[in-house]
Amino acid sequence: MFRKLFSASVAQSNLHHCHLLLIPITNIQKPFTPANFIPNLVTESCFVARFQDITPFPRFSSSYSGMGDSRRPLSVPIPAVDKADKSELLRALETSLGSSFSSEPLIPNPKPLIIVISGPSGVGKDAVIKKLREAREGLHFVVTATSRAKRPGEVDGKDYFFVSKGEFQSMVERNELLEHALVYGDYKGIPKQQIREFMGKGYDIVLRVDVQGAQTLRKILGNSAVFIFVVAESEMAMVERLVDRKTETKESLLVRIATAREEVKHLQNFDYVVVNAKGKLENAVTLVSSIIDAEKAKREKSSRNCEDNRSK
Ligand SMILES: Nc1ncnc2c1ncn2[C@@H]1O[C@H](COP(=O)(O)OP(=O)(O)OP(=O)(O)O)[C@@H](O)[C@H]1O
Repeated sequence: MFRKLFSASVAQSNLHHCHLLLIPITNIQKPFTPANFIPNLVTESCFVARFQDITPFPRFSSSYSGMGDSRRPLSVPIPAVDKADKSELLRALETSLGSSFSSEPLIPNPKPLIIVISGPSGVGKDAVIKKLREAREGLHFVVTATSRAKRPGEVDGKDYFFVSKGEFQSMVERNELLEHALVYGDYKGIPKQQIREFMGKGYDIVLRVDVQGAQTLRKILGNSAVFIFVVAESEMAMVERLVDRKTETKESLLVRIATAREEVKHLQNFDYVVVNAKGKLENAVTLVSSIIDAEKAKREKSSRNCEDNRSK
């Protein structure tokens, strides 16, 4: 496995700083990650960033080529900080430290994230996602294909791709779906093409799936995706929402409620739980948005994947 340090130490320097070490790892073989799912699109390699107590600096300007040891910094006077011209001070600091200051980003841009939003029927997944769509940019909400009938107000191609059972079967046969399942008598599936296309453009991806689908996606995506479980504050609140929605028959209500009782037992498979309490939809949306921000700032998830891969 190819590895290369993007950092070099300064010989004879007595400076010891906490410094960023970047290790690109290529030719990784693993079942599925956003990176290898989208070949040549997201990243060619995976960068592990961590702080280590090493000495700076990787680059040295050509002005040091005349030195006996080309890596040794010059000893130059540094002007007084309160009196010196800023650019003069910066130049003197660069010279003393042995390299110019780079304006390049210290770490690569975060890779696109896949966010899986799931939960029992009627907890408000669609309502949360609708608001999230309005609140955030840079997210692509994958439009699920479904064989179920359109509900009032739903728009084909925006809320779902409404297809016949026959059309759905054809999509399965053409291997166009990342995951699919029969949910309450209707098929639902996630088109792969949208994920490829929008991850390639740098978008974070939001997938909305039932709990059964989330379990399948966990097996496919592992820890490379963030799994959020949405719940109502109580079973009563969830049932009331389903009843008030007026989209279900009494038979369908019975199935959905019985299924929901089973589904809450699968909470441990998720990374986060968001309670969507009655009249507090905005709070739930804010929490989901904060989770996305935190996950994008936290790079251990992708680093951990890299570590996992390196050991394989
Ligand atoms: N915080 C909330 N307070 C009150 N009503 C809500 C709240 N969140 C959602 N609802 C309402 O509850 C009903 C169910 O919500 P929604 O359709 O989004 O659930 P869902 O989880 O997507 O359900 P399904 O999985 O069956 O499609 C809708 O009528 C919605 O407007």
